[in-house]
Amino acid sequence: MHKVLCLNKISPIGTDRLGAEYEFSTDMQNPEGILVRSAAMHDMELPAELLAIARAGAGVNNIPIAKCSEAGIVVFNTPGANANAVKELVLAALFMTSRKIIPAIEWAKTLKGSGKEVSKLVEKGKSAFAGPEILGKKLGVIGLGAIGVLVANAAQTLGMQVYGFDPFLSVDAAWNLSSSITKAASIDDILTNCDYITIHVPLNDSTRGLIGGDALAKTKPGVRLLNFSRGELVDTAALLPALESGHVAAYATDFPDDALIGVENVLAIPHLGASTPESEDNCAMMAVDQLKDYIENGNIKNSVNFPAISMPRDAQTRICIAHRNIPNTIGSFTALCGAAGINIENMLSKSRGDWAYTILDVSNDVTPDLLAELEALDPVVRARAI
Ligand SMILES: NC(=O)C1=CN([C@@H]2O[C@H](COP(=O)(O)OP(=O)(O)OC[C@H]3O[C@@H](n4cnc5c(N)ncnc54)[C@H](O)[C@@H]3O)[C@@H](O)[C@H]2O)C=CC1
Ligand SMILES: O=C(O)C(=O)COP(=O)(O)O
Repeated sequence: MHKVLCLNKISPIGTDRLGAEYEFSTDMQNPEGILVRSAAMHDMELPAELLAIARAGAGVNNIPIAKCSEAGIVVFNTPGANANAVKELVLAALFMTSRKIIPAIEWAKTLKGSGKEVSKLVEKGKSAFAGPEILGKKLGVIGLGAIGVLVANAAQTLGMQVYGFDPFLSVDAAWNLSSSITKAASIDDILTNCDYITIHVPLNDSTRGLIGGDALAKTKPGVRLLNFSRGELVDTAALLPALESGHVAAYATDFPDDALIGVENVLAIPHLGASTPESEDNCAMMAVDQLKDYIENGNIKNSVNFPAISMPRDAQTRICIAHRNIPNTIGSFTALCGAAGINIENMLSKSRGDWAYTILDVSNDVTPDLLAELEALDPVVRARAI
């Protein structure tokens, strides 16, 4: 029986796929797998038996990736599985930051009880809530991954002039991006030219504070800023005076902090980007399938710390080794197997940056002694037989 711990509410459409061979709970000791959404894991002790963490979603800043790699724990996410949900909320935010829809609705509520006067009061008061159209305006999209590409293409079909910036644009993203999107040469191109700016990059050490005082100073007066990625990408302390002076006309964020809540022209959304049944189902199915394939077969798809690797199984036993990407490591695996009288039928090894992963399909049973010898090799962080 495999054990999977669930740290957030994950769609049963996904968890039902675990099947009868899995014990699944929100509270258990020594799990082999963890399913998670946004729960903060940085302070969590990683169980010794833990093989993998599957993030049902995109962002993995809540997971201690480096610590997981050192422990040979494979971390998965579900690229693109919730991108459409975020795109739709970003489009809603484009309209809501333009047309003052939320304050206008709030004001309309205050007219309750005015009887026959309501329509007169509506016509008298509505001018306070006028706001511009998005048609023809310039939208800058920072980060053209799964979400950024969908937002850019959709905004372009709504008549916006769209500029995109992504120094690491993937080939897939380039294929999916409408040819009408203008390629920005630098982030400054976006900051200085655009009426609306939307951020779709992961939060990491190089993107934290991406939009700070210097960046805001370069933006056009009246710019509208949208952040559906992570709160810490924007420096709140620098943003607040820019909002107060009106230099930033509106800020829509899915990640409000205490200082932003209640501030005029801030649209504070409680992290709803991926909260649609469709996205929750997609993410859960992908996360569970990837986790199962890793636990049962040692195959890796959509990991953020180890390479993609997959091999059909046709031998008695599979040895899976997570290790550092160092020369001559594979030679020591085959030497140890040879010395133990193990016949390797098939093998595959892949690397990704500092880390690598090797699958050895062998025609014998594998003893705990051999696994211990493999694990004792300096570059190896985890060896197991399935
Ligand atoms: N509000 C919500 O509920 C959700 C928020 N997110 C957030 O959105 C982020 C993006 O999600 P996806 O588009 O699915 O991820 P993705 O990995 O497909 O795209 C991220 C893109 O950002 C680019 N990038 C990285 N650093 C950059 C930089 N300094 N400047 C410009 N581009 C840069 C990458 O090259 C990549 O193309 C996630 O990391 C997550 O933090 C994701 C899903 C739901
Ligand atoms: O996928 C992401 O990065 C998200 O931010 C979605 O988070 P959630 O799964 O809704 O807690």
